[in-house]
Amino acid sequence: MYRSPLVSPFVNIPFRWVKPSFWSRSCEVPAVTVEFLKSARPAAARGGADISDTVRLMLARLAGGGEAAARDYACRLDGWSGPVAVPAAALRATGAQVPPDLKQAIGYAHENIRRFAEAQRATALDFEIELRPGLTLGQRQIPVNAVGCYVPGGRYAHIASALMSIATARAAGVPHITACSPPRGAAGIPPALLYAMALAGADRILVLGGVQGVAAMAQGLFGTPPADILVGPGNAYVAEAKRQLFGPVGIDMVAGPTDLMLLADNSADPLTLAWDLTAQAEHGATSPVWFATDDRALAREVLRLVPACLAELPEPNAAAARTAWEDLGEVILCDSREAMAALADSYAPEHLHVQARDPGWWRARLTAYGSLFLGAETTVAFGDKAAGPNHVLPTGRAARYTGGLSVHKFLKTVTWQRAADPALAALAQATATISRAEGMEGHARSAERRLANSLAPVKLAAHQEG
Ligand SMILES: NC(=O)c1ccc[n+]([C@@H]2O[C@H](COP(=O)([O-])OP(=O)(O)OC[C@H]3O[C@@H](n4cnc5c(N)ncnc54)[C@H](O)[C@@H]3O)[C@@H](O)[C@H]2O)c1
Ligand SMILES: [Zn+2]
Repeated sequence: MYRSPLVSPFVNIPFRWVKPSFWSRSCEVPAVTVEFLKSARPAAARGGADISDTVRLMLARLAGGGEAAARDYACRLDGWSGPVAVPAAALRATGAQVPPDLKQAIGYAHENIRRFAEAQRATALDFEIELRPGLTLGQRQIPVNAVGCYVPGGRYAHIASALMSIATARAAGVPHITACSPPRGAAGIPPALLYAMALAGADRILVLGGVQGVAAMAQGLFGTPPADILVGPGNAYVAEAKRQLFGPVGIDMVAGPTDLMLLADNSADPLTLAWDLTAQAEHGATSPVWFATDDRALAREVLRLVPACLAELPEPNAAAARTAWEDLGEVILCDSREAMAALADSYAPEHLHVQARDPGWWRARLTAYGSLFLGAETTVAFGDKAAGPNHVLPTGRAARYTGGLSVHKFLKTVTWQRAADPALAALAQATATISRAEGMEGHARSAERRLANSLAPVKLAAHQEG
C-alpha cells in the first residue's frame, strides 16, 4: 500500500506532480492509500521550452515600439496585416454572418453567465458601521476603470471564454472593457467570436493574440484605455506575459494548462467517464486528466475505453488528446471515498467532477478545486460553455489558495473612516501610545493634535494673533 508523499510500492513511482517547476516540492497528502493503475510520464521525458526569455524580449520591444511593434508581431506570428481595431461596421455585420442556432446558443450561455455574475455582484456589499460613538467606518466595492480581456483563439475559437471574461467584468460595473483575440486565418477573428464579444459588452476589440495582445491592452494602444487588470486564459506565452506585466497592472491569475480530476464509485457508467476524460484531454497535449475510484473493475474498464474514445475524435484534436492522456493521464485506485476526497484535496484540480452516490457528502467534504461538478448528469463541458459559473479557473494546484474569475476580481474592496468626538480622546491616546512604543514620535504628535484642546484651527488663530 502506498503512503504518500513517498513512493508507491505498487508501481514504484514517486507521488509527484505533473507540470510546472514550482510544483517541485513533494505534496502534503494525508495518509491515504492509493495505487496508480496508470501514471503520468516523468517530466524529463516530456521536454518543454522555457519561454520566459522570449516573452521578456517581446515585452521590451513592445514597450519601446508601441503600435508598430504590435503590428509587426501580428504579421510575423499570426500573418495578420489588416486593421487591428475592429471597426464598428464589421461588428454590426457579424449578426448576419452567424447561423441562427449558434446565435441562440450564445445568447443562452451569455444569459446564464451574466445572471450568475450578477448574483455574485449582489453578494459584494458596501457597509457603514459606527463602531463606537464618533468612530464611523465603512467598506465600498469600486470597480476598476479599465479591463483587458484576453480571449484565446490559437487552436480553438473560444466563444465561451469571451462570454466568461467580458460578461463578468460588465456585471461588476467596469466602465471600459477591451478584448483581444488572435486572427484565425485571413478573415481575422471569426464572426461568432466577434458576435459573442460584442454581446457580452466589449467596448473595443483588437485583432491581436499572444504577447502583443496582452501588451497592447496593458499599454492602452489602438485607442484603448490602459488596462488596470488583465484577465482571461491563454497559452503559455499569454500566461507568461501577464505574469511579467503584473505589478503595474493587475492580473486575474497565472493560468497553466487546464486540468480535470474525475472521482467515481461503482454507480458510474464507464463509457461516460471515458468520454469525460477524453473531452478534457482535448484541450491540449499538456492538459492532465486524472481519474480516481474505489472500484478496481471500473478503473480497468475506463482504462480500456479511453483509447477507443480518443480514436473517435477528429484530428488534430485526437493527437493532442492522445498525448495528454498518454503523457499526463492518471488512473488511481483508492481504498475508500475518504481516500478519494483526500487525494482530490491534495491535487487541488481546476475542475473536479464527482460521479458517485451521496453528492451532499462530497460537496461538504471537498475543499480544494476551482469548480465542482456534482453527479453523472452534470459534465465539465456544461461549465466550460454554458452553465453559468466562470470557467476561468485556477490551474496547477492554485485552487489551494484561490478560486477562479469572478466579479470580485474586478472590484476593489476599499475602506474609509471618519473620527469625531466623543471617539477622539481614546483613539488619540491609543494611537500615540502605540506610536511611541514603536519609536514613531511624528505619528504620536499627529494623533494628539486631534484632541479637543489642540485642534488645528485654534492653534492657527493663536499664532496669527501673536
Ligand atoms: N482554463 C480556461 O478557462 C481556458 C479556457 C479556454 C482556453 N484555455 C487555454 O487557452 C490556451 C489557448 O492557447 P492557444 O495557443 O490555442 O491560443 P492563444 O490565443 O492563447 O495563443 C495564440 C497566440 O500565441 C502566440 N504564439 C504562438 N506561438 C508563439 C511563439 N513561438 N512565440 C511567440 N508567440 C507565440 C501567437 O501570437 C498567437 O496569437 C490553451 O492553453 C487552453 O487550454 C483555458
Ligand atoms: Zn473543457
